Amino acid sequence: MNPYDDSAPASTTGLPAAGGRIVGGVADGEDQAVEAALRPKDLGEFIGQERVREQLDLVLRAARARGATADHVLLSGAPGLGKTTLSMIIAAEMGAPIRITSGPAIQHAGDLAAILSSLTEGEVLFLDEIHRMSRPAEEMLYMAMEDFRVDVVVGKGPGATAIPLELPPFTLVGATTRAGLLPPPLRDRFGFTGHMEFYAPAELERVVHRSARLLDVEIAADGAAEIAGRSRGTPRIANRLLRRVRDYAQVKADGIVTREIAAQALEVYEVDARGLDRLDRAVLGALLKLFGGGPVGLSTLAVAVGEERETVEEVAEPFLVREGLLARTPRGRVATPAAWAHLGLVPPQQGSGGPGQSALFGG
Ligand SMILES: Nc1ncnc2c1ncn2[C@@H]1O[C@H](COP(=O)(O)OP(=O)(O)OP(=O)(O)O)[C@@H](O)[C@H]1O
Repeated sequence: MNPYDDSAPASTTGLPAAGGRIVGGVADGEDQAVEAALRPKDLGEFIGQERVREQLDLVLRAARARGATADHVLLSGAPGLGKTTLSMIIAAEMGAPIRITSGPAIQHAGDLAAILSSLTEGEVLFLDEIHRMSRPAEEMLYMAMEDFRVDVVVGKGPGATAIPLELPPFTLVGATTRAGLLPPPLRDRFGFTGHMEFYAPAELERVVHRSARLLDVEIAADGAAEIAGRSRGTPRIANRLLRRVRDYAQVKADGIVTREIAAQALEVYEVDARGLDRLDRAVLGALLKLFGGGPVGLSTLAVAVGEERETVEEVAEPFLVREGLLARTPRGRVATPAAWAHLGLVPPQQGSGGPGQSALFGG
């Protein structure tokens, strides 16, 4: 089976299309189906993110003690780090129902007014990708968050009138991959902002053990460590890799996930020991083998791997930069010594000519 085989369009080289990556942070159809079963249900069960957890615990306890609705909460961080999970935990801890929607689903202020006016007292409204809401909806949200009131405009042109509508107190939980994209007036209306960090390997090991227990998968400590090490700091990826390793263990072995089985399985899916997939390695390989480690322009690098500029820049590079394998410099992309070591290659001698002259290939 091709692990990248999904509805996303194939790239020209047959490299994985961005949408179908086994190491992608964004949820795919299968993730959505299983994630509900794997979500921690309360703060105690939520692994890692110590600081956010502790701060949130205080916010929620204090609100409960006052018998009040919790302050609005903004959660920022990469996809798959647990923002949706935390919003559900907030609702559960407050004993409140939750309504889930997203910025792109709210294109008109009227869409938002309809949701807000149907909330019950204390309800949690989870607004994913809040930075992608339309401007008029965003402006309506300011007043709703601050005064629990909206003005619904009826009619058009000079005859239009604004009818004020009282809302029950509610808690907005906004999630965004980039808090910096939010306009300051919106950001300022949140009482609490939690920044979700990538998870440490030891935390991901705990995520893998917990999910294995829930999925009834027998796993050795070193098997969980192997999966955690390849999960790019992201619980969603850890859970996805665990499912693929489980399949492999069932078909090729006795069903028990050991380090050896996990490593063999993830080799089949082309996820290496550090969590790089075929696209990442193609980019790194081209940078090292064709351009002597750079500097080389982004466009040139993209052509060399047969990918769109945006795919290289937005899909492959962030993780390579985070891992300290690639640097973006004003003169172009440059491989670090760790990149040479990771691909088992030897950097060319300084001043030896050859492929090291890649600065010529501007992009
Ligand atoms: N701290 C955690 N402990 C255990 N499991 C976690 C944790 N965080 C996330 N997960 C698991 O990872 C999966 C993805 O989490 P979630 O959907 O909350 O991520 P997200 O940040 O909301 O992603 P997106 O931005 O794509 O919506 C869930 O199935 C959840 O079980």
